Amino acid sequence: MPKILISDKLSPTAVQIFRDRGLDVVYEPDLGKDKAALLEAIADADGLAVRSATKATADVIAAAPRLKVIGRAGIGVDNIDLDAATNAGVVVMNTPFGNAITTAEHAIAMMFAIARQIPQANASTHQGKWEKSAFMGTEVYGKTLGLIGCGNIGSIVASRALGLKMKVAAFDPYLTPDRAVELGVEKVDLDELLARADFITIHTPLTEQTKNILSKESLGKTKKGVRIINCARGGLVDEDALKEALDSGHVAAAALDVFATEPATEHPLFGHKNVVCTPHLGAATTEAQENVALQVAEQMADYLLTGAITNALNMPSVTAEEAPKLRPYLALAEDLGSFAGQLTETGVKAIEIIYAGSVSKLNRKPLTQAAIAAILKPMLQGVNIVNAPTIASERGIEITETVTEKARNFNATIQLKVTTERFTRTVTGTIFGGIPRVVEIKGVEMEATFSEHMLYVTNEDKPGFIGALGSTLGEHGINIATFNLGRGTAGGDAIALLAVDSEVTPDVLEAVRAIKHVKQAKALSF
Ligand SMILES: NC(=O)c1ccc[n+]([C@@H]2O[C@H](COP(=O)([O-])OP(=O)(O)OC[C@H]3O[C@@H](n4cnc5c(N)ncnc54)[C@H](O)[C@@H]3O)[C@@H](O)[C@H]2O)c1
Ligand SMILES: O=C(O)[C@H](O)COP(=O)(O)O
Repeated sequence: MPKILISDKLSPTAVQIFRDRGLDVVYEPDLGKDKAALLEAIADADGLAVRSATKATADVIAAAPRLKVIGRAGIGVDNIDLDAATNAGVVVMNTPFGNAITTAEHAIAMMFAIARQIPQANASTHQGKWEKSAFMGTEVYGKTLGLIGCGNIGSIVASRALGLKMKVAAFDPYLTPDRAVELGVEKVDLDELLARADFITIHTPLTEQTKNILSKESLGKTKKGVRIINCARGGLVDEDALKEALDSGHVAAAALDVFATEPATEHPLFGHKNVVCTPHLGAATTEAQENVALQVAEQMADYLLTGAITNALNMPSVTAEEAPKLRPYLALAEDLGSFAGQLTETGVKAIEIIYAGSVSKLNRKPLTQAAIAAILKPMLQGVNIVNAPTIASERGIEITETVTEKARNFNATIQLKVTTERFTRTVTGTIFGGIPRVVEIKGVEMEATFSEHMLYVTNEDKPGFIGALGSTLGEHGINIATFNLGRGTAGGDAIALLAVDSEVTPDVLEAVRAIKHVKQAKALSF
């Protein structure tokens, strides 16, 4: 039974869902803060469910040889080493919508907090002061909200701000003009946003491009008296530059939910009279935490139990409906790829995957990835279904998919055409009776299933060969399970593909290669 490790604080709903779906669950809400304990606990986990406290770094992933999926109950995956996970064949999924409304509401709450100095006025009133004239605020009505990043959260913030009768100017290079019109926001460039906004709120991920997007220079382009809100990620605002701008009075106020270093227990902005801080509470509502816990548990259980993939950052999606239809073809793509890969002895230059018949209408991306991974596996260490496209592209291997609606002689076939430095080889397979079968090799028709131990022989089609091969194997104590033959033309090139009951060792291969008319002999394993 697959085992799930939950290493951050998640709603009990997640634990219940995992259990209801028949998975083993270990719930250790504080484990993410204890690296040594995490490294130990993850050793036999198939799935890791986290929020942002657990750092799923390369060494954590390497300590989990069985790990297949990391589920982030939330949006940001900056605490997960995506490359390390991909290289280890671990699917990383998040819950992109589960806490978006909640986080957008927090940004709006923070905007009001700094517009009306509510936290400061609250503290003063609790102290028994009645400082009615100390907290003069500003209306948001009619003001311009500058939105940096207009994705899931940014667009919800925009709709709430429009409801408050603010004007919204959005900077997001990936926001299409049509979407901007649909949202009722004005698409602007960053400089225009900086120059016009009364409030600026950031809703981008932290990337090389967005790091310090509010830098000393860009803060210098803002209006005097601007108010800044960051409920996205620490590092988007240059904290030193922000302090300087607050101290000079150029920035009137700032509201920060996120910090460059978290947990932030000490910070130069703490105690600043115009700064409002919350401890990364953007997603902290009962509703959002229920949503993300439920979604992540269902997604992870679906993947481990059915192969369905939702909201993955490093794998194409596979719906619950598609997963059972794809399963036999995934096995076929892997078997054909493994067959082609084991026969390949020189560098692969190109791989074409030809889908014919009913399989051409399925979700082909995972099939292609499975085939590429299986082809490259004998040559490249560490390749897997998740990282196969990246590795192929790094090696300059050209990948193409061809689709034809009709498959000759069969309901559906997958053909792999592998071009190496020396030649192009094809192998075709189909599913019959639910089992993957090879039906063509190098243009020669045949019909064989895949077995743990196989022997592949190419030979001249001459009398006596079959008997000699059977005798040679018998002399070496190798029992033949199935014997499949195919040939191009009578007397021409022929192929024998045998399933045998034990491993074909190098001495057996040597004896087979010595048989008259044999051109090539290879031991294969599946
Ligand atoms: N404070 C919290 O607790 C909390 C909760 C949820 C999400 N978040 C964070 O909020 C942020 C936004 O989340 P989301 O779900 O809206 O993400 P999203 O992917 O839906 O939207 C991000 C938007 O940023 C835009 N973008 C990317 N690069 C940009 C650039 N260089 N300049 C301008 N725009 C750019 C993208 O085009 C996209 O539209 C993320 O950083 C996420 O981690 C924080
Ligand atoms: O990216 C997110 O979803 C938020 O930052 C929430 O993070 P949390 O789950 O640690 O509260």
